[in-house]
Amino acid sequence: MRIRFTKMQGAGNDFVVLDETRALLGLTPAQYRFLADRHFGVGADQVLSVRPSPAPGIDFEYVIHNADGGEVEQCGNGARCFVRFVRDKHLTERDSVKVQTRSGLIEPRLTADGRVTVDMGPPVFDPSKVPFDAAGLSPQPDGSWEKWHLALGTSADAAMISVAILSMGNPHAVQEVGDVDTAPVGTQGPLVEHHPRFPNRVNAGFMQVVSRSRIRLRVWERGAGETLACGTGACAAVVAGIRLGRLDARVDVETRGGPLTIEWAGGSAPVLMTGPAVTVFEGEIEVPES
Ligand SMILES: N[C@@H](CCC[C@H](N)C(=O)O)C(=O)O
Repeated sequence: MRIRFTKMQGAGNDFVVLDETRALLGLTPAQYRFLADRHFGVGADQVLSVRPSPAPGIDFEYVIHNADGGEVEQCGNGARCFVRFVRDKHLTERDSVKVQTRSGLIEPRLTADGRVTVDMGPPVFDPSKVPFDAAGLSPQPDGSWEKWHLALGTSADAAMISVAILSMGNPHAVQEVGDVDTAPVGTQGPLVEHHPRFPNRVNAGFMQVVSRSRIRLRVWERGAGETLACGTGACAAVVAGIRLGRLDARVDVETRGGPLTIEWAGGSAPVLMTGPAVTVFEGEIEVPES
């Protein structure tokens, strides 16, 4: 099967974007993996499928697959690329669109300076909804909130980590580190991702608090490994930092792929994420049957 695609990036988190508004392509997990493969396919952290409205009052549906072929609930940097894509392709003439994702409605909006702001909805803290299996564990008070202590591995010398756990539609475990440049992202990231307390696996964030309005962040993403930026990871880290009492309501996030700005007023207020969304190139590729 030969398909057209658009390659996009938001703060270096890169995507293959597919227009399925007229017909679904019916790709298999192996075909998503092929498209995301940096050697044999196009190369991407996630594949984003743009689908028609599933219900009145909603403009589009947005389906996300990680590079490992698994479907996931949410993708923040992808949401910004999504609205840029539907505008550039004239699938809508609106600057603000309501988009159905697996984890609910989000609303990305093109701003006058060319960036995109996304209403990502409120964070979720109930462990069972992350989901995080907290049976038999007690959270440890930390600042104005709490963290969970987890052992990475089963050996006697297993590293203990202390994480804030929450969902931004997808699951996140956020650690505070002294310096993101030397944080053990590549070694601890996969162990956190596959920790048995997270039945659906988890995205592992490593946050360095620089000031009350600035953090540096690296994220080991579930199903993709370390990416240059993770939008929902940035939202999760800032929300965790605000709840712990370390951050103010508006925070600049420095990622390896560029800056994002996250705002959260607390409680059930939505998290707002602002950042870039860029088209890199377009093309066609023969996707093997599988
Ligand atoms: N890169 C994304 C998140 C993509 C999904 C994530 N890897 C997961 O499995 O939940 C973002 O910008 O939020």
